[in-house]
Amino acid sequence: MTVIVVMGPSGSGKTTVGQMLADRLEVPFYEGDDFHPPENIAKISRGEGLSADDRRPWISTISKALNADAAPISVLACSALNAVVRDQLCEELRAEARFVLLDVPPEELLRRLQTRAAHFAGPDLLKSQLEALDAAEEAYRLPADRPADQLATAIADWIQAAPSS
Ligand SMILES: Nc1ncnc2c1ncn2[C@@H]1O[C@H](COP(=O)(O)OP(=O)(O)O)[C@@H](O)[C@H]1O
Ligand SMILES: O=C(O)[C@H](O)[C@@H](O)[C@H](O)[C@H](O)COP(=O)(O)O
Repeated sequence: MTVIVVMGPSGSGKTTVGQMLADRLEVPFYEGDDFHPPENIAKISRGEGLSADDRRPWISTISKALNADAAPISVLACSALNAVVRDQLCEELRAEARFVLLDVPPEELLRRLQTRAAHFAGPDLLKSQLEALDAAEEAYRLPADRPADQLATAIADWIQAAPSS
């Protein structure tokens, strides 16, 4: 089993591209933001970045939901900004996690967050998101300042070209 984790900072297109990819592959899509406890949503809504202690239970909830799903492939939209989060996903998921990082220049992220329709994460979160994002060397890094359908195609091609270990 494989979970394709579409990762990146707020505004990078995880939800948009992840949903498109899941539709294309005809596999389940999981939106990481749907699993936050209310206190995390309140914090993010205030423009405050989450701490490691805030993220741990959130990632556990996501992992449990995915582990209850027997689909051979699933797509998860989850920021997974640092190695602690990615390691927790790898440890807790029964499936193999394969990370793809949507790499978008900060000025484009800001533009998207300023124009995104109602969402609890706004542009004031961006600074802490960029500070939290690490090199994510294990991820497939996709330059993502281009149309979402092209990105979904690129990820589907990557999955097919490099099957799971
Ligand atoms: N490839 C893209 N090109 C232009 N705009 C995009 C692209 N992907 C997403 N968007 C837009 O940018 C905003 C943030 O996208 P979203 O999918 O919510 O990102 P994330 O889930 O990473 O926070 C949304 O308004 C969305 O419509
Ligand atoms: O889609 C988004 O706009 C982001 O993903 C946003 O909702 C937030 O960044 C995380 O869900 C919080 O978690 P992190 O602080 O770990 O990114």
